[in-house]
Amino acid sequence: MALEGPAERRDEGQQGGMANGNGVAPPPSRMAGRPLGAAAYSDRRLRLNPNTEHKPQDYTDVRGEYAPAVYSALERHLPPSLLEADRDVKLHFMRDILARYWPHGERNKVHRHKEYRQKIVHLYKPLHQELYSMHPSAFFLPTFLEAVRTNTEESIASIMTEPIAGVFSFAMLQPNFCDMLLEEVENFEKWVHAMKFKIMRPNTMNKYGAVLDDFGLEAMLNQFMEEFIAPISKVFYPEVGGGTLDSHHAFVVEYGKDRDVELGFHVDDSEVTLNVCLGKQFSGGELYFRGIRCENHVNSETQHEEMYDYSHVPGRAVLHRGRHRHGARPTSSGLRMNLLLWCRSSVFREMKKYQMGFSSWCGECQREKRERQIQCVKATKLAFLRGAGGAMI
Ligand SMILES: O=C(O)CCC(=O)C(=O)O
Ligand SMILES: [Fe+2]
Repeated sequence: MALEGPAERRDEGQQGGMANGNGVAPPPSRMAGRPLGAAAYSDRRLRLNPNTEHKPQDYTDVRGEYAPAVYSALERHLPPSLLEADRDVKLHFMRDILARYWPHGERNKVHRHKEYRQKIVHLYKPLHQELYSMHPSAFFLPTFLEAVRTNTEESIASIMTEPIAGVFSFAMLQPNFCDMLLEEVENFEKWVHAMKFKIMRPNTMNKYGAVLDDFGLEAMLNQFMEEFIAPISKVFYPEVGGGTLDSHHAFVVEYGKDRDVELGFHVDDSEVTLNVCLGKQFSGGELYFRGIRCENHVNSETQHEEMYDYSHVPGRAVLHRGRHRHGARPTSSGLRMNLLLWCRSSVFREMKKYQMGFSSWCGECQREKRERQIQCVKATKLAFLRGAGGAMI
């Protein structure tokens, strides 16, 4: 089937990657202007594992865009030859590294986004204060809570269906929680409108919807991910960092008349995506899946057995890898709002940079690998037969 390649869906306020455990030195241009002495440290590679015996110096007086704790943590990764150097030398060295991994333009963007959030959190009055901290029994259905709290592969699998490899579906949220979240989003949007604020949309492909992390729900949703999604993704998606999720991007999308209509074919900027329908009443809006692909194969053909369409049901969740190609069909009537939690693993992203060869989770890598094995067996057989034939002559 000929398909136009999926878009890489990204959120607007995202940050670039940072520490590089495999030791990339800061670029030479940034080494200029450092205090005398730093040049003497010829081995400028960071250590992959922190030196836990080393006691970092105190950086609490250091002002700037990084918290002092970042320097204390990074000091433990410094090359051994630098550990006992002057604090200023170390500080310059670490600043070079951080600047290398977080360029100026990116830093400005993050800074503006931080200001935007601070302004909102300062001025916005929540409608349902109870949403802003975690209340598991008010948020989740008892079946879901029980399965996650038991926290075994069997208990988690017992509440799931897996209609196609890698896509899991399960009843998750209390109807009252869905209603309150919808009302909170509506209240926030009304407030934004009244304040004449320019709202930041969830990402590059939506004109409607809101980022939940922007108006005070970040801490609750982080706990949501850590305590209720991580135990599941650790079981089902270990090979894409499901066991090391450490950040998220949470938002609500809105489809229907006077809203977004459909969502084009794409992959998410996440390792694992949780998508839960919050309501209200609608028809259409099915989620279509078209196979899991790595960066190299994102545009490759879909195999027949990779095609699957899912119909949203309020309160019910769908969990899939971010690299599982998908899109949403037009919502033909009513209003559909869904909660999306893009869960990310910085460890997986860092390790991926050094991965070579076939990905164990990419459908096309696996297809190519099988094809290669078949060719290899054929070639071996042929060589064997030729050898045997030759011996007979
Ligand atoms: O509308 C949907 O259910 C899909 C949403 C989605 O895939 C996304 O926001 O990344
Ligand atoms: Fe998506």
